[in-house]
Amino acid sequence: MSGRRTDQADDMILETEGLTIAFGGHVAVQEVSLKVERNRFKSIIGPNGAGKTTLFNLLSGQLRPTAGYVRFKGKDITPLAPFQRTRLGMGRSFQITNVFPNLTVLENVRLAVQSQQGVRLNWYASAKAYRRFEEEAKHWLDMVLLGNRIGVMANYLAHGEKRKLELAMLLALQPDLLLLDEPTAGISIEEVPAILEVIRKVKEAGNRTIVLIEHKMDMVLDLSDSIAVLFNGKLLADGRPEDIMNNETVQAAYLGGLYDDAVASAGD
Ligand SMILES: Nc1ncnc2c1ncn2[C@@H]1O[C@H](COP(=O)(O)OP(=O)(O)OP(=O)(O)O)[C@@H](O)[C@H]1O
Repeated sequence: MSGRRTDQADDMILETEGLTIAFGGHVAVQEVSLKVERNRFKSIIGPNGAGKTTLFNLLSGQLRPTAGYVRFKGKDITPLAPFQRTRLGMGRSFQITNVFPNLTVLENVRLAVQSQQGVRLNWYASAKAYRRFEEEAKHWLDMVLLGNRIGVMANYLAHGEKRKLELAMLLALQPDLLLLDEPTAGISIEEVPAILEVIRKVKEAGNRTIVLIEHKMDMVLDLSDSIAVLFNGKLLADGRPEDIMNNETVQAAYLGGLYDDAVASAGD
């Protein structure tokens, strides 16, 4: 025996308990209790309107829950603002891209590097420090396969390239937990493999926890250690990909009655 005690609670970087939010009379996320293991890859799937993005907003602090709590690295972060969660090591991407359009690719990431190191844009910063920030920015750009586009104005990038740039900026902040909301949303089919490759590289580096919202099931099955299924705001199932695929309730939700019933009742 190694003598090393593996405390299960320590292995959970993120936990929610009874997480609930209602918008008026509509409960968008209902009593969701979820655990995310450190340095593992979890996907969240579910039909349109199931509550996936709302759940992310609760995790990252854009929304406050009506009930329940969120724990990150063992600490109750439910009352914390998004920027406080970022400081604790949580990074979030959005469905829409968020880059500075009139700066070059390299400048966008350099600013993220400086921000991570607590250094403001400063014209008097030493050339040496600048080079160091740029070298680090290039490292993240190589990781997202944009190393050949560093001098291009972000505005001129294709949509898929902007998503990769956004990912590089997120990585430059060195979060322990990455929340990726549909990184392939709005990108062309030809660009999907590159995004998948980037995410796989981040996963294979092995030192980050990733939670992914994604509709592309082949991508989800390819990457995930576990999959959580949301349906009508509730957690329908959470488990290994093969178990989720064979789960009859999940199959029914996607393929049959549950989904049709929900769509019908949404129109009431
Ligand atoms: N700010 C809000 N005010 C009112 N209702 C909202 C708000 N945000 C989300 N909703 C509702 O909550 C439900 C869940 O929406 P959410 O965007 O989380 O679903 P989703 O699973 O991410 O869907 P998609 O896959 O289409 O992105 C929907 O019925 C949506 O209309």
